[in-house]
Amino acid sequence: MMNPATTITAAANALELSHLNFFYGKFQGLRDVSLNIAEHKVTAFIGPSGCGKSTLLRTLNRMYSLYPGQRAEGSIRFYGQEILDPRQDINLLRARIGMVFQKPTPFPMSIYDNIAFGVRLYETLSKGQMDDRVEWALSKAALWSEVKDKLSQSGLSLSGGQQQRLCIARSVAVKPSVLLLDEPTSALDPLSTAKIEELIDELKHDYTIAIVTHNMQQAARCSDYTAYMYLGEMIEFGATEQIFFKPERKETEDYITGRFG
Ligand SMILES: Nc1ncnc2c1ncn2[C@@H]1O[C@H](COP(=O)(O)OP(=O)(O)OP(=O)(O)O)[C@@H](O)[C@H]1O
Repeated sequence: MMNPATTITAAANALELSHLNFFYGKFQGLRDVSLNIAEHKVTAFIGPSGCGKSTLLRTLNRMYSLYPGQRAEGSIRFYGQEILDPRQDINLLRARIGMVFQKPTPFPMSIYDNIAFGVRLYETLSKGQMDDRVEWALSKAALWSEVKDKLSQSGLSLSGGQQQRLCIARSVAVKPSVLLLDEPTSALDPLSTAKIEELIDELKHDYTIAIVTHNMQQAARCSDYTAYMYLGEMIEFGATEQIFFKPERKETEDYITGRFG
């Protein structure tokens, strides 16, 4: 299949993927994917189950490096720096490119420590500075007013939607440049989902966001750019409006309109 047009004019690209292939042992999960992720925009990845959306997201912060037998080939440049370079400092990379998973995964510790834990790995702050950082991160994640009087309670005592915002706050707290969101609302009710979507809209002023979603309305509502993937290939990539209202490829149109399958 031909490679889609991948150059979208943006003020700057946070990430530039070029001829990216990914392998789970012998199985190829991504095939020759090239696209740019624009700075301070939301880029959504859509496509049927198993098409490689999560695989793609997991290559962007080398999450896969934790697993033997998984490898990527090609190039991913993060503000010009090659992420796939074996000399890349992985811990530093994960601080710069944070990730939030489908299921909320708070640490079994207090709300305060959920935020402070990650910060302590990278910075030495005084108690006052840490208090400020915790408040700042929880405010960014639109959670501060709900938890400010119970910071010493367990993160696990929060509702699912609050837990997911806590996880977003935890990522934001280390001041990353990119946030990767892997189906962040699929375990949440509609109200919590709406809150997270509002939050994504706010966060993109300060962060570059890549989101995997099964929910097409969500992609249409909250992203600036959308990539449609199928069987490990990038079928079409463009401005979200174009992908949803004027897709160039028939495969994209069939998926968007529900004729897929
Ligand atoms: N750990 C693994 N080992 C082997 N194959 C894997 C592994 N994880 C994923 N795959 C395969 O890679 C392909 C892409 O999977 P991936 O999870 O990226 O898809 P997805 O588009 O995110 O799917 P979903 O929407 O169902 O989450 C699938 O064929 C899947 O079976």
